[in-house]
Amino acid sequence: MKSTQAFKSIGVIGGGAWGTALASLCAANGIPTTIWAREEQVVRTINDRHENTEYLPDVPLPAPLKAVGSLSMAAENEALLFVVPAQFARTAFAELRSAAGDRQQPVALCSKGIERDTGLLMTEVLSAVWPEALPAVLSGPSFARDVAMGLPTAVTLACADEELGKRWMATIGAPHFRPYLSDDLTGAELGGAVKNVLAIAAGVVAGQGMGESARAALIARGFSEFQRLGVALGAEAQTMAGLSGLGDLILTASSPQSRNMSLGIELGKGRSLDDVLASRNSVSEGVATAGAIHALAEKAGIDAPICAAVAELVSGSRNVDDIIAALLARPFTTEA
Ligand SMILES: NC(=O)C1=CN([C@@H]2O[C@H](COP(=O)(O)OP(=O)(O)OC[C@H]3O[C@@H](n4cnc5c(N)ncnc54)[C@H](O)[C@@H]3O)[C@@H](O)[C@H]2O)C=CC1
Ligand SMILES: O=C(CO)COP(=O)(O)O
Repeated sequence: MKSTQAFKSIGVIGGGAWGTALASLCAANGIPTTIWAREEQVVRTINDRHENTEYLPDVPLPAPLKAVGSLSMAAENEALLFVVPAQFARTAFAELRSAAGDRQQPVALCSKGIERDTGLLMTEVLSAVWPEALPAVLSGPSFARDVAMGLPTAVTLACADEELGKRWMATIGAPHFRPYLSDDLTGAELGGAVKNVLAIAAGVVAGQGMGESARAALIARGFSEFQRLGVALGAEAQTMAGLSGLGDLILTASSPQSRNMSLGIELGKGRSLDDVLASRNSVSEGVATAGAIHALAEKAGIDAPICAAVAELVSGSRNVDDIIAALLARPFTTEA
């Protein structure tokens, strides 16, 4: 059987924790890899110390990994991993498109969020801004630090073109990083986006000291909401129950290592959102995605009370106590 070729070179667009972990995987696979980072300090420490001191400190990176401060320079590679937070994706796609010209460049979308102002998924923003790009979606339960430390992880790799999907698997796959192929891009990206919103809710439950039973109930009811919503928006139920859906929901709604869950914990303890956001440099995608997903659910006529509650909480329109009281006062109903 013919073995599929990895890409000859990779550009990673985004020098946060996840971009760095993915770049490390590609470089460790022997693929010439260049990562674009906005911050000069990130570029410098990756090149000089083989470490991203800002976003992934104390994790050694492969020496051949090269960092650049020019996005168009990173774009000059055969294929791109896109890891810029969702709210800044549109601007970055536009820059990439002008760098690519007419080239049909493979782009794997690895960010987990929905554009707040338009309600568009990352594949939809990409096709609006850069229609020539060939999209794939990489999503699943995978903390950047775990992946970069070589701990075992498995993710969904969704691509409409199976051959292209296999090239991505050959590029990033490793014994400790196992991609599973799918053709359901919508399902893979919706799972990754919605689980962040539910992880904030799980954090609030923890921060309020409501107990493990309450957190388990939230995950199960959240999953039911998640699946209804996903299917209504064009995802396959099987994808929502897979690595990029339930798998990532379990991870992020169970571990304070998740930035979304830890943000929810702080909100549950009574800290203000502004205060929590001001104290960290990392992104918590669920904050911006909550309102977008709530609007999409309303438009589709889907009952999504947990996402609605998180949207209210982060918009500041209701406080934690009122939101929890309202959720617990909902009428008893059937489970399905
Ligand atoms: N950290 C993780 O374990 C994982 C993260 N992801 C996703 O990857 C994406 C990136 O997250 P991380 O790498 O964790 O980021 P991070 O939280 O480590 O760092 C923040 C990133 O946002 C960038 N940023 C801030 N303001 C910006 C602007 N105005 N324009 C462009 N970029 C800006 C920073 O340069 C930095 O790269 C997110 O969508 C996240 O959900 C997905 C899987 C795992
Ligand atoms: O998506 C992630 C793990 O799969 C990371 O989650 P957080 O962004 O909440 O840290």
